[in-house]
Amino acid sequence: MTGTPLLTATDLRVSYGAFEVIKGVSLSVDAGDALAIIGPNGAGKSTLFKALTGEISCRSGEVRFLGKDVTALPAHLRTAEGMGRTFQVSRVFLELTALANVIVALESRQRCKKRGQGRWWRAAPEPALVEEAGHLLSQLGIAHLRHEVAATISHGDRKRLELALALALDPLILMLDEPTAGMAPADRMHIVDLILSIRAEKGVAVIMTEHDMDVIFSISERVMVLNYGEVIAAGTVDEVRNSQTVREVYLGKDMYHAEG
Ligand SMILES: Nc1ncnc2c1ncn2[C@@H]1O[C@H](COP(=O)(O)OP(=O)(O)OP(=O)(O)O)[C@@H](O)[C@H]1O
Repeated sequence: MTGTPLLTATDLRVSYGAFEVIKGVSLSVDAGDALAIIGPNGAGKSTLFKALTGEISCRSGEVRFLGKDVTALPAHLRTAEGMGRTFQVSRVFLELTALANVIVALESRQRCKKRGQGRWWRAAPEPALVEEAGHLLSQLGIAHLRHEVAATISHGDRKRLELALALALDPLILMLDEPTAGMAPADRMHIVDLILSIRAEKGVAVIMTEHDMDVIFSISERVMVLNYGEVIAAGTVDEVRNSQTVREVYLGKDMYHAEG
């Protein structure tokens, strides 16, 4: 693709106190791209993800979305710009039904588009929003749960509901923090199919962190590997899969050479 990338990060540095966790990471995602950020435990994936979404601030560096500098924008304003996200630990409204959760997200999208004008509360949701919320739940295969309170639905279905909330905001990019964490293998593959169909249908770009290699290789076109807060490899799925550096980091140098 030519023109302005959807999302860029340039030389990001993030520290927790004196401990530098992200050490000058840059990346770029174009419209429709699918990028996975992987790396061993503690490599800095979640921290980088939070810096991209605006959940934590960077010590230095820059994040741009559609060319606009969003480095200083908090997470909710980045969401309003079109950066949809899900969390490693689900953040749906547990006391609301699945349908009401999606309606809240749709109402929030409406308020964003009206630049915050209008009431934040309503006596009853607009019928069009109720219909759209129902449609989103069907798209994610959880229409049968529309009247179930979120607290009572299974972990896997809650992950789907969270995806529905992210999609309700009509994002240009979906930022998925371990979308299959804690799921049974069969449920994981359902989420993979769902994300693939969302990408095919809506052309949404995806950036994700994930531990499950089958999920990563099924969804992503490009992979970036972090180790100790630095990018040690980046490229197509095949390039990364065949990288000796990456194998050594995952298997350990000794084991890699013993195997090889
Ligand atoms: N709030 C925090 N305060 C201090 N140190 C932190 C904090 N959060 C993470 N860290 C440290 O920063 C480093 C990177 O953590 P991060 O969670 O980003 O890694 P990760 O690659 O996502 O790990 P995992 O795969 O285990 O989720 C680790 O050494 C971690 O202990």
